Amino acid sequence: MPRLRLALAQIDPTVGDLTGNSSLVHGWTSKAAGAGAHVVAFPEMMLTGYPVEDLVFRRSFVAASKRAVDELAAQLASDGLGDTVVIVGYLDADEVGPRNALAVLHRGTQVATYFKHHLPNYGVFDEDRYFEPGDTLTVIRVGGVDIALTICEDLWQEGGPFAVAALAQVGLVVNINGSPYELNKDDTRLALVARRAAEARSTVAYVNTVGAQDELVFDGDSMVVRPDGSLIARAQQFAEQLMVLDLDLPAAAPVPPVVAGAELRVVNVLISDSVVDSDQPAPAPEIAARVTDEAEIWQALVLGLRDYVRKNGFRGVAIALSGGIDSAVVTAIACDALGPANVVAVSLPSGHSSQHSKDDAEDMARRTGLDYRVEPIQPMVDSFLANMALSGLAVENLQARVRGVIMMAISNQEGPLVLTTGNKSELAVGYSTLYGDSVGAFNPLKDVPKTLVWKLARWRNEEAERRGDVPPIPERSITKPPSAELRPGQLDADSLPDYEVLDAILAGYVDGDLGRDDLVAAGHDPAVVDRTLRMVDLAEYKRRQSAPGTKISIKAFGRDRRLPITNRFSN
Ligand SMILES: Nc1ncnc2c1ncn2[C@@H]1O[C@H](COP(=O)(O)OP(=O)(O)OC[C@H]2O[C@@H]([n+]3cccc(C(=O)O)c3)[C@H](O)[C@@H]2O)[C@@H](O)[C@H]1O
Ligand SMILES: Nc1ncnc2c1ncn2[C@@H]1O[C@H](COP(=O)(O)OP(=O)(O)OP(=O)(O)O)[C@@H](O)[C@H]1O
Ligand SMILES: NC(=O)CC[C@H](N)C(=O)O
Repeated sequence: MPRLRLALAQIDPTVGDLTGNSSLVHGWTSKAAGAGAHVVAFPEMMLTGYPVEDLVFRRSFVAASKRAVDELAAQLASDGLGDTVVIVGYLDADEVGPRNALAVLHRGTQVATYFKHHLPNYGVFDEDRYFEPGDTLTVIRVGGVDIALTICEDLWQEGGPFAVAALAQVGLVVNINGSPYELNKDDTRLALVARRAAEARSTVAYVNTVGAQDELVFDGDSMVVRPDGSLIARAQQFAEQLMVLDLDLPAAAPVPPVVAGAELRVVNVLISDSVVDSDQPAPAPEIAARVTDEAEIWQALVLGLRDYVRKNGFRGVAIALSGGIDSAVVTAIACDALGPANVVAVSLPSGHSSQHSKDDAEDMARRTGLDYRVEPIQPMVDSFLANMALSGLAVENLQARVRGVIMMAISNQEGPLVLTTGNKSELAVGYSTLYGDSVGAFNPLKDVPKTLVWKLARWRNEEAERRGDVPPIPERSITKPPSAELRPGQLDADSLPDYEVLDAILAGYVDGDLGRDDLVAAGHDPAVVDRTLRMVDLAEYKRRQSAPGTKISIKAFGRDRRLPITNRFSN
């Protein structure tokens, strides 16, 4: 049985940075070659980053992507890395149209190509808008083993390339991915890889991107699964990693079997019938342990923020820190993502701010060591009111807007990106001030319901205690009743249902697309359902103007849920 040393490079590309991404592939190929790997596989659209959206329509971008493949192949060979077979995702186009493509590089040239067959067109994906599907399955022979090549969504469909791979009697299927994180998706993925391994009657090697691109965060979770469903290696989530392992795989027949009448035509490419074995065996493959839901989500939010800030050329962020739970959790995420020295937190007290709010903001600053300031807003609010006759809601919102102006002034003056703090529950019902507390470049809590905000706060503090660190979030910020403090004695509970009740209704209406009658049938109070649904529908205009934020759920506001603003239909 031939033994192949396979490397899976779970790494973090940047969309549009063809030069930077090529040099990442070069660097990690060099590590893989150093570890004696015969084959190294990189994620989907590695050279362009993923998803590239309408960049696909620019001919200059497609041409640059194709050029990057050729230049990378040549560079690898001239640097003595040409013998390592490199499998890498890129953007291609032929006479049929743009392709989500995979290149195989060997000894200075692109020796094989595969075009993604199944194009996802649901949720955040729009691949029917961008790509033409491939209709052939590429099988490369390396070291006497036949390896079928597939791309991401190909794994999610039955009866496609994996079924054809079984007919082609391959020993291994490599699947390269740009598969975004969602809570619990890792469980789905493992089951799916096992199903496809059974369908292909072959070992499956799954390599995923890690890192964030705008609202998507990719968790990695690369793995190798045997045809009987047994997991033999699994990378950790949310970290770059080169997984190298020795695989004993069935030898290919001297002549590839003829596959007729299948969904895809099989194209066989011979690269090598034997390979040079390394003197040293590869280290035993590791199966990274799974973490709790809270730990997983926290890592997703930290990486989502860090990559957004870093990839957009910023060093730090500024946060309006109220002493309440939302801004406290955003601040803790920012400190973990960027280090407290790169986090400016500003307490912006008004005449309605309670002493405990001011104290809790200061306490959080002390606990974390971030850059803390106090900017009282009352003089600015008063001078506005001295020049304009405002009352009621207009005055309440004016305070939030003065805070927004101050935060943007700090950003303009000193450079940090402003983070906004509205959680998913508030965004759902429009409980925020437009151009006020909703001001900002990025919102780490955009897809985090309020009840989960509290859970994450508790988890983060407990985690600090487990590590012997100071818990970053003041206990009182977690336990006190939420209040916008825009008028005396104001509580969220005056305007909104209890958050436990609200989040349960929102999970059904937003995440589950249930209608009013389904929600009432599920046991919710009809009057509360009606009020909540009305608030959600009316707030579409606010969401359409809201900052981007990391997706962690099956249905995040934004691309996952596209609704008209002008809309007279209600359930
Ligand atoms: N369909 C539509 N398309 C486009 N724009 C539309 C619109 N409908 C209203 N608008 C515009 O939106 C305005 C109303 O929105 P907005 O000005 O935000 O005001 P609004 O939503 O009426 O009030 C903000 C609410 O958020 C609460 N809140 C909760 C939590 C935190 C904070 C905080 O600030 O810290 C605030 C606050 O207590 C208040 O109840 C209208 O005056 C109109 O200009
Ligand atoms: N006194 C304040 N100083 C600084 N920022 C403030 C102040 N009051 C409100 N903000 C900003 O406005 C945001 C919205 O207020 P909101 O009350 O919804 O959130 P919170 O205070 O963080 O949490 P909670 O809703 O649980 O009280 C805050 O997260 C914060 O960024
Ligand atoms: N890039 C893709 O094809 C992703 C689609 C796939 N269903 C996933 O989320 O993993």
